[in-house]
Formats: sequence, C-alpha cells, structure tokens
Amino acid sequence: MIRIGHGFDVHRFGGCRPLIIGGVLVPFEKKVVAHSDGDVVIHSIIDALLGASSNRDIGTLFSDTDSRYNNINSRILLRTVWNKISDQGYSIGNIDVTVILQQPTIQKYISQMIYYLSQDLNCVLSAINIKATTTEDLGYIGRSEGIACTAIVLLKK
Ligand SMILES: Nc1ccn([C@@H]2O[C@H](COP(=O)(O)O)[C@@H](O)[C@H]2O)c(=O)n1
Ligand SMILES: C[C@@]1(CO)OP(=O)(O)OP(=O)(O)OC[C@H]1O
Repeated sequence: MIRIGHGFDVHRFGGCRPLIIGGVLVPFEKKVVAHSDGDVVIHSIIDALLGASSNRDIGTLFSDTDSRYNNINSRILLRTVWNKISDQGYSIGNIDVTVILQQPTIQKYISQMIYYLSQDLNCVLSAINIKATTTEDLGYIGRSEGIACTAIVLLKK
C-alpha cells in the first residue's frame, strides 16, 4: 500500500527565534515568530507524514499553548512523529519539499538539511528532495514578511 500526504506551514518574521530551516541555522538579520523553533520545513514534513498516515495534524499533537514545546527543536517533534508512524508499519517512499522564501538564498544549506532529515526519518538521502523558490518580490513572501514551505510525502506499508 502507498499513501500520499501534503503539508504546508508559514512563519512570520519579526519574532525572536533565529531562522532554522530543516534543522539548519541559516544566518539572517530577521528573526522568526514561533512557539517552537519555527522550522517550516520540519513542520510541513510532519503535517505531510501525519496526513499520509491519517494521524490528524501537528497542532493536535503539539499544542502551541503547551510550555513543553516552547522553543523546542523541531527535530525532536519529527522524531516523535516518525516513531509513531513507523510503529504503524510505514516506511518513507520519498519526500519533496519546496521552501518559499525571498531571502536569504538557502541553496548551500540544503545538503545538510537532507542529511539531518534522513537521520531523523531513518531513510536514504535520495528519498528526500528540498528546493527553494522566491515569489519574485510578490506578496508577503516577496516583501520578506515571512517564510513558507510545502511538503509532499509518499509512505509505503
Ligand atoms: N530563498 C531562496 C530562493 C531561491 N533559491 C534558488 O534560486 C533559484 C531561483 O529562484 P526563483 O525564485 O528566482 O525561481 C531557485 O531554483 C533556487 O535554486 C534559493 O536558494 N533560496
Ligand atoms: C509546533 C507548534 C508547537 O510548538 O508551534 P509553532 O512553533 O507555533 O508552529 P506551527 O507550525 O504554527 O504549529 C504547530 C504548533 O503547535
């Protein structure tokens, strides 16, 4: 059996969290508003995994009013979710991620992100693809008011 899932996440700039994308600290003058560390790549992947396995969503599992998750490293949330889903008999087919961000350019950090995610999801590097796009200066991303991300996951059982 194969199952597909989709995830989408947005975080505003203007808060106090450093910019962390796919577990990697990306130097940038703007900070992120979030309860956790605000990692849109990991939050999108978590929602895609939960969607593919019919396990609701990230906010249901990890409430943004729960102090246990204040400034938490999202890789911990990802590993928790993956434990649950792999216990249900699933393995990763592939994951495709698009980071939507006007600036900074993140190409040089992507290999490290893929490495971290493959470790957390116990899958081969080639099962994960991460890419980035701007919105050509249009809209809230173009004005650099925040960062967005989409993820699609294929699970196998
Ligand atoms: N934050 C970003 C945005 C884009 N890139 C890379 O630039 C390429 C061109 O982006 P366009 O939005 O102009 O199509 C894109 O394919 C990425 O390789 C990036 O690294 N970081
Ligand atoms: C991760 C959680 C929990 O700390 O908080 P945030 O960092 O605000 O992230 P978001 O993607 O808005 O929603 C999920 C939350 O419940």
